[in-house]
Amino acid sequence: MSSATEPIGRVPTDASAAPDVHTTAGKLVDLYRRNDEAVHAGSARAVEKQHAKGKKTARERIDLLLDPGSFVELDELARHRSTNFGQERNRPYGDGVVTGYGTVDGRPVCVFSQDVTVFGGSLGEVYGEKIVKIMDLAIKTGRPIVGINEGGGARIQEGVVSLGLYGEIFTRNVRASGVIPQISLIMGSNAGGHVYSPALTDFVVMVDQTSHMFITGPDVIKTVTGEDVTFEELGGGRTHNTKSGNAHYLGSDEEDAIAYVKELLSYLPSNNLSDAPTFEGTLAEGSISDSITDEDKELDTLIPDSANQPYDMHEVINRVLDDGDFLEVQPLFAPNILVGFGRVDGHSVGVVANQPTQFAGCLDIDASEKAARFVRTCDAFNIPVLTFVDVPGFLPGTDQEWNGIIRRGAKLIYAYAEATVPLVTVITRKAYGGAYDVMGSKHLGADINLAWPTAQIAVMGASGAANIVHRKTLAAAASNGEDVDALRAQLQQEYEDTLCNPYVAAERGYVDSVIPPSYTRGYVARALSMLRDKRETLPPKKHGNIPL
Ligand SMILES: CC(=O)SCCNC(=O)CCNC(=O)[C@H](O)C(C)(C)COP(=O)(O)OP(=O)(O)OC[C@H]1O[C@@H](n2cnc3c(N)ncnc32)[C@H](O)[C@@H]1OP(=O)(O)O
Repeated sequence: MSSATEPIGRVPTDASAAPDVHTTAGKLVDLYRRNDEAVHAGSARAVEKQHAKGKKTARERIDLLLDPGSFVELDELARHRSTNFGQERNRPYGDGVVTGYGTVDGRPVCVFSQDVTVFGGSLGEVYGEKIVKIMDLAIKTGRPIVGINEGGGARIQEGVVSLGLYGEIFTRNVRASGVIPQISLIMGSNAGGHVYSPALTDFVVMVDQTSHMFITGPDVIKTVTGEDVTFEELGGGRTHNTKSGNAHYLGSDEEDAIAYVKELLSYLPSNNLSDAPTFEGTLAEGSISDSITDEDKELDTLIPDSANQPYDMHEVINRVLDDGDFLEVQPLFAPNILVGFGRVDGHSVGVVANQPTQFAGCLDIDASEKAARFVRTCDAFNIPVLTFVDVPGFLPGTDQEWNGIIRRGAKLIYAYAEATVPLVTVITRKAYGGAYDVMGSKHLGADINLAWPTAQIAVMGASGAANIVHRKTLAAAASNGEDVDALRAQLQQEYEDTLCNPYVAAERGYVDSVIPPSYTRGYVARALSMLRDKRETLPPKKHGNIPL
């Protein structure tokens, strides 16, 4: 067992001459030399350049990720066999990628870390074969794989062989999808083929200012379209976290990005047949009311009297999750929906929640896709989904319609309806129209649906409904010179009292219980505990056909 940055043995300082490999001592020195060469494959100048840019080396990143001393390297003496363009004169050990296995918080993982100081981190045949080998091991042994990516795409000198190896990696990404967690750290510049493997993985973590992803760089873009764009604008960490949705977290630096990955792993099982790690329960013995804390009670006053006034859904999530720990995924993308991991009574859950402070928490294309992907990730890895609903509907507009809100919003319906993990839904306020159905409703297969007394479960809000249903009455009142505003208010009130509450849904069992907000943590914990043995299977089929 070793650290990735330290050679396994020490080359004697006086061993300047070639060791006599016919002796045991000489063979050992020869091994240490080779190993030392592998560990220092990149030149000192290249390493210095990397550090000067605020980046770490491939091996330093592994050391940050894995438990100290747990790393076991594979294929460190592999070398390329290319003879094109005089490449045979430069055959560094490792071929530009460090691969192996180790542990994170005592749990086994496989890892590869691309070394930009060797051939710009570009992927050649042997480099690709090393990644394929470690992926195969991860799949066979059912352990997560973390890929640390930095490089210039296909190694140009090796031609189609590099492209072939990319294809081999992509195929494994797809085959491993839903079997083992795959996490990509994007560090430094990643171009061409280097970005598609990460895109196929479950989570992509980038670093502010120092990491980039793009298919074609600014120069090519300038030539083809005439557009001027910087590296950072085009494919920087912030761009992919806020605009494209390709990334799931923006680390402030490499340490922060790696710390996020470690935390992410703590919520995930090692594979689809095992359970996520569990921690000590947080719920007191006795009845639900016995375990209500002062923090729980704060929920009873959270919802404003005015339906148009926002509140921060984090206030709810943080009070329901153990220790208020919520690891948000994609926090900077589609902030009108929140997704992330936490624990309830010691067990992992995935949280999906509308966020009333952003676009009133409405669903749009980005929010639908963000949540759909997350629900499917949870379902693949047997993590229950806890949904908090306060949704006024889908965002109207030509932009949304023409960009495919029908097809792309349908993904969220699909994700919930195909999920077989425990689904628990809490409606805190609005659950209007089609969005009611979409957000983890009973009708899509949720197991336990709870509502607060402030819930408004209806086709639409009172003002819209009164205007449509009573259009003629209001028009007649206006032409008779009556007080239309007062009449509208009265009709809205009537609508609200009749239909805009949780009790119509509760009468039909669409909502299992209407609960005081302060009881939420207890009810959710009991529901999830009851559902722990849930077994549900879908009809046999090759695979579904989710709208893409
Ligand atoms: C399927 C596919 O992947 S097709 C796409 C093929 N790849 C590309 O088109 C990207 C080519 N590379 C680049 O555009 C740039 O190197 C970037 C943007 C990735 C990084 O830029 P910089 O940080 O400025 O690094 P720089 O360009 O100096 O490259 C560093 C070294 O890596 C080498 N290198 C970079 N990319 C490659 C590559 N794809 N193949 C072989 N060598 C490469 C460079 O020649 C350079 O070598 P040197 O130090 O011996 O001169």
